[in-house]
Amino acid sequence: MLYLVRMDVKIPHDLPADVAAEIKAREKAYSQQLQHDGRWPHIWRVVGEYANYSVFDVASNDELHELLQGLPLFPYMDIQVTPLARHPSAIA
Ligand SMILES: O=C(O)CC1=CCC(=O)O1
Repeated sequence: MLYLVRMDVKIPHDLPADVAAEIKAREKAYSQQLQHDGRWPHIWRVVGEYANYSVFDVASNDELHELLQGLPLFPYMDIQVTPLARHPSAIA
């Protein structure tokens, strides 16, 4: 199942810079692991915003929820999830 996910990152200004940097490093490693195993096939920066659009390819709503909850930046993000279905005009 495919899901379009928008993540808006809102790190509090009073979070110490070293703490923020450590969380971002863990976020990158977590994301890249899921990209390598195929469950996070796309991640794109939204131009001019601290946000991304991502596509997840997972087996269920529950699996997606587990993955999103495991994001180190999860406490500092607003997340919108759009489930995707095959378009009848799609050729691939
Ligand atoms: O910077 C972001 O958009 C948040 C994020 C998600 C995965 C990642 O590596 O950074």
